[in-house]
Amino acid sequence: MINIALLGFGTVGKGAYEILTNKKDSIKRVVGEEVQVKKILKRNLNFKTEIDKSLFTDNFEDIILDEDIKLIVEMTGDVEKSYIYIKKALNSKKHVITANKGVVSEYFEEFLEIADKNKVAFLYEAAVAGSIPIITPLKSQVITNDISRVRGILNGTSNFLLTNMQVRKSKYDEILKEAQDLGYAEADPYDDVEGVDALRKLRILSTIAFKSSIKNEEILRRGMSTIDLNDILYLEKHRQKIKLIAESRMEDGAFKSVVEPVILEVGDELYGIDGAENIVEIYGENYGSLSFAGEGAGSLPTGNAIVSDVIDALGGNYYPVEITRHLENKSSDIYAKYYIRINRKINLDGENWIHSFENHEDYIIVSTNTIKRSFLLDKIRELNLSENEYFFARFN
Ligand SMILES: NC(=O)C1=CN([C@@H]2O[C@H](COP(=O)(O)OP(=O)(O)OC[C@H]3O[C@@H](n4cnc5c(N)ncnc54)[C@H](OP(=O)(O)O)[C@@H]3O)[C@@H](O)[C@H]2O)C=CC1
Ligand SMILES: N[C@@H](CC=O)C(=O)O
Repeated sequence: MINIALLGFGTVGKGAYEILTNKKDSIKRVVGEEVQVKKILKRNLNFKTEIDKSLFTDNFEDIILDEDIKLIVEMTGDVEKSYIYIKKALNSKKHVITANKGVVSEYFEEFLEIADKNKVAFLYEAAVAGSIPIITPLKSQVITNDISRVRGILNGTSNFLLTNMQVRKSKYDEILKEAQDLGYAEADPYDDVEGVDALRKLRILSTIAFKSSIKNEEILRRGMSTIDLNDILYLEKHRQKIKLIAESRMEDGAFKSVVEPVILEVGDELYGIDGAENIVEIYGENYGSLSFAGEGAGSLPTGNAIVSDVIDALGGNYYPVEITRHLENKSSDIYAKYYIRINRKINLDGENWIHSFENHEDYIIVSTNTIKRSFLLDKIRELNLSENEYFFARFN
């Protein structure tokens, strides 16, 4: 019997527990022993559950001091506390699995080093793109390929919002509430809609793909919360869709990384990724690209990624992350064409960065020539627009 502990019993914790219980026999056949949940950490112990209440504790010491517990699964979402829990667990030679991209993206290299020193597994498949197995394939692909680009839809909540605004023509707040009720959103949905969550996932993917530490603060970010139905309907007329895209690419030996709304044409592989679905594309030297798609959030989809990691950790089946170089960051050098909607009548006649201009009743729509991204931000600053007065997206 192998004893493990769960930290957190919310959307992901319950999904992982259900799979560990229902698939106990097949897990045993692969691991060689039964995997049993011995303890579950929660803050609030005053709650209703069908499972044995004696499993629950609100004291981490009950888990860390228990030498029978060989592995902990962290699914709390609390970055500060989980940093301490994960470090203590690794230093106590317990394997660690986590779904928490907040803590992984902040302390990735430190955790990798401590796990390596203690010869235990540190795995985080569930932290990037929910159900999709992407970390394991990516770690394997970097052995035989130089990866030149990683691109994807990495946040289920914002994609669910964008799809449902378009299909149901419903209001932003109404759909966000639905995403929260379905367990897709982060504790603070700001992280979902402002691209913070996607950025954290891109940081993890890019670091593995490019073998260089690419930190959260090195990635440019713009969210989608100021979008309105007018943007979606306008682009729909042109058979275009907006998606919140996370992308890192290598150019001339440096990297460029950005998370922002992007306008896609029919035919783009990301165009048809709707609802809470995610996709990750990796571009390797031995092939064009590989794509991995599936549910990006939710209880059982994410729980499934957790349990796959538990099996890999206990079986010793995992690849290392190799960070072998330091790449220059050229993210400030991004050039593209942009769509901008401004809720103010502004005269942009004679501006040579403007490609086209349309006057609507309460707003204007502008498309730009190819410009530097920072130039666009300067122009928006010069116009003194408040955050809610405009929305922009990059043409792919
Ligand atoms: N929801 C999803 O679809 C996905 C989530 N994730 C990540 O998984 C993690 C968990 O998310 P999710 O399950 O949705 O979150 P929930 O809010 O549903 O659940 C969090 C659980 O953790 C417990 N908890 C929170 N803080 C602490 C703490 N300091 N000490 C002990 N227990 C704590 C809560 O206890 P209590 O109930 O007592 O308050 C609760 O049981 C997050 O990092 C999230 O980003 C990753 C992929 C998908
Ligand atoms: N809030 C996240 C959950 C999974 O990582 C999302 O919506 O994608």
